[in-house]
Amino acid sequence: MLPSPPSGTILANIHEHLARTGVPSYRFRQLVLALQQGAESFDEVRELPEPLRQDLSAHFGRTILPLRIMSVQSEEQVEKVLFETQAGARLETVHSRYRAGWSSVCVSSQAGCGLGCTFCATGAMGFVRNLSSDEICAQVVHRRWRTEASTVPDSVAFMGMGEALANPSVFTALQVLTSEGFGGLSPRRITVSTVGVAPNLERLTREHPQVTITLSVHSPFAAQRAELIPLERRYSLEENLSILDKHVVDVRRKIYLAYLLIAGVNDSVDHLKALARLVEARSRPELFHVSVIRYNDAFGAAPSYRAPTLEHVTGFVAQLQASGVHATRRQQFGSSIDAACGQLHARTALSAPTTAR
Ligand SMILES: C[S@@+](CC[C@H](N)C(=O)[O-])C[C@H]1O[C@@H](n2cnc3c(N)ncnc32)[C@H](O)[C@@H]1O
Ligand code: SF4
Repeated sequence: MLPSPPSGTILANIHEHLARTGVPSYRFRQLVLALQQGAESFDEVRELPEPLRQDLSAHFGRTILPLRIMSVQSEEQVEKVLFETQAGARLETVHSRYRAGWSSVCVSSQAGCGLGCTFCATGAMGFVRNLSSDEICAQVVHRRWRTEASTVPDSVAFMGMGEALANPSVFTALQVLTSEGFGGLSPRRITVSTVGVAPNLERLTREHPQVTITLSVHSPFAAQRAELIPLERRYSLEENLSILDKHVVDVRRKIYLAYLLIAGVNDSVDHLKALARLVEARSRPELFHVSVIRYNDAFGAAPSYRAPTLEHVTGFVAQLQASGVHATRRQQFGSSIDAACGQLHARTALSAPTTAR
C-alpha cells in the first residue's frame, strides 16, 4: 500500500483525480512504478488502459515531469543541465559521477536567489521564483541520470541555485524524495546547504532530523559576514548555530560548516583563530566539520574577489586541523563549465549548443 502523496504535488493531484473518478488504487501504484522506471508521459505507461492514459493526459498534460532540457555541458565526470520549467523559468542542475559508480545530483531550489551574497553568481541574478516541489523532485529523478542499477542518484545536495530554506516547497520535496514508495532516498543521503534562515532551519531539524545540514559561515565576524551574506542582519550566525547546537545533541549527526575562502578577504590568521574558537564553543565540537571551499570565479560577483592559492587553502585547512577542528577541503569539479559552487546562473543556453535528449 502506497502512502498518500504529499498535497500540492502532481502525484497528489493524480491520486485524487483517480479516486474521484473511481479508478482502482492499483492503477496509481502502476503509474508510480512506471515513473520510477523512467516514464515521462502518461502515454509511456503501457500498463494503464488507453482510455485512462488519454483521460490523464487530457487533465494533466502529456508530460509528467515539468522540466525541459535546454542545454547540456560536460566536463569529465560532471554534467550541467539547463532546464526550463513549463512556465518558462530557467534553472541548472549538476550531476556528478564518481569512482565505484557513485553518483550525486546538485539541485536548484529556486530560479535565481534573492539573498544577494556578494560572492555568488546566482545571487547576482536576483530572485526569479521559488521552484515547486515537482520541479525540485524532477531534477532528482530525471531519466538523464538513471542507470540500470538505480533510478535515483546515490546522493542529493541542495547546493544548486537558490536558498533552499527560503522556499517552503523544499519541505514537500523532501517528503516526496524520502517517502518509501516514491523517492525512497535515505534522508542521510540528502544535504541541505543554507546561509541560515533560522526559523526554517529549526523546522528542518524537527521535520527531517536525519537530513545532513551544511551551514554557510564564510566569516566568523558578524560585521563582515553581513557584508558577504546580507541575511546575517536578519538571522545571525549565532542564532543559527544555537539551533544546530541543540540539534547535534538530539541526533548526534555531523553538521557541516561551509567556509568559503576569498583571497585577502576572509583568509587571515585572525579569521582562522576566530573560526576555530567558534567551533570550540559548540555544544559538541567534535560533531561540527568545517568544509573549506576555494572561491570560484562567479559571474556578477564582486570583481575584486579572487581565489587564494591552493597552498594557502591547504595551509588554512591544516592549521584548522592543528587547532583541533575537524576540517577538510571541499573537492570541486566542473569549474570550466561554470558548474562548481556558486557559479550557476542559468544563462548557458546563450552560449552552448543544445544537446538535449
Ligand atoms: C550556491 S550555494 C546554494 C546553497 C545555499 N543557498 C547556501 O548558500 O548555502 C552552495 C554553496 O556554494 C557556495 N558558494 C557560493 N558562491 C561561491 C563561489 N563563488 N565560490 C565557491 N563557493 C561558492 C555557498 O557559499 C554555499 O556553501
Ligand atoms: S550563496 Fe546561496 S543564499 Fe547566497 S546568493 Fe548564492 S544561492 Fe543565494
